[in-house]
Amino acid sequence: MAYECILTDTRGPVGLITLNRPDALNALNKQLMDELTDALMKYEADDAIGAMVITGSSKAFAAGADIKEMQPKSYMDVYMEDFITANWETASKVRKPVIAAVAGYALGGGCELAMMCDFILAGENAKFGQPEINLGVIPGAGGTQRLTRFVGKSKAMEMVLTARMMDAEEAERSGLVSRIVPVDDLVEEAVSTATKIAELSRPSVMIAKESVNKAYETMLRDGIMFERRVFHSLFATEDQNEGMAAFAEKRKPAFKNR
Ligand SMILES: CCCCCCCCCCCCC[C@H](O)CC(=O)SCCNC(=O)CCNC(=O)[C@H](O)C(C)(C)COP(=O)(O)OP(=O)(O)OC[C@H]1O[C@@H](n2cnc3c(N)ncnc32)[C@H](O)[C@@H]1OP(=O)(O)O
Repeated sequence: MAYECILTDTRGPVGLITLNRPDALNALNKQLMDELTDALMKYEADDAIGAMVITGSSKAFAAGADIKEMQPKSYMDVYMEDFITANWETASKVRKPVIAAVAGYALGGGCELAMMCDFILAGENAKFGQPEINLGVIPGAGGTQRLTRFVGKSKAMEMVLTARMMDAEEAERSGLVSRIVPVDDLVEEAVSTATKIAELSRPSVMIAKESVNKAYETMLRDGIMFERRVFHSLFATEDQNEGMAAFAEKRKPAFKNR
């Protein structure tokens, strides 16, 4: 698939995807979402890739779904097309870690896409928001659900009801982002972090991602039991034995991803 709305680049074991519609602040139109889904699934299937980074070109991560593309749509259009779900169902099958490197605007679907990633590194100039209320709609790709779980009801409710943005400092303070990085270093820091993850044992990385995500889907007792069982399961891997032997022998582990 030739890409027109994204750029892709392989940096060692990391797949780097750049949302690239700078004239529209990387607004997420159908073509971009189809291309992004295709690129994620290709990196997911590529054994040489252990982690991915999504970032945006120019002065935004993504300023939301493409309003001009959505404007003419009717209820039956979005319902029959299953707008958003079709893309998201595919993308949510990605089991390798995906880091969002956010500089500039991450609004609406842009914030929702960043929150779908496993964690967010924010440039100092990042601005997050769910301004859909200004358009007579509400967030439609998880914004009311993930934002509330990530930053708490009061802040999420205010942002969704008033379209207020939150800057990088507030986003870090609220737990929306993992940490703030100088904007000029953001992509390289994200690729470096993804490289560290990609060099670890892949079964443990993928199971760790699954286990952390389970925390949002289960009661504490069930989540702890899930974590216990998958912790036990890793003792069936050669990598567990290699990882612990390497520590004892004071050397770097040579993981075999099995
Ligand atoms: C993993 C693979 C699949 C994943 C699928 C899931 C991903 C989610 C995708 C779908 C989500 C749908 C549900 C979602 O909740 C709905 C929305 O996102 S609605 C949109 C929400 N966003 C906004 O309301 C922000 C709109 N933009 C602005 O408010 C301003 O542009 C700004 C960001 C404050 C910046 O202002 P300025 O600096 O003044 O810049 P301009 O306004 O002049 O913009 C420059 C240029 O860009 C165009 N543009 C900006 N935002 C959008 C947009 N969202 N859609 C379309 N075009 C946009 C703007 O029109 C200008 O263009 P020009 O007029 O110069 O041609």
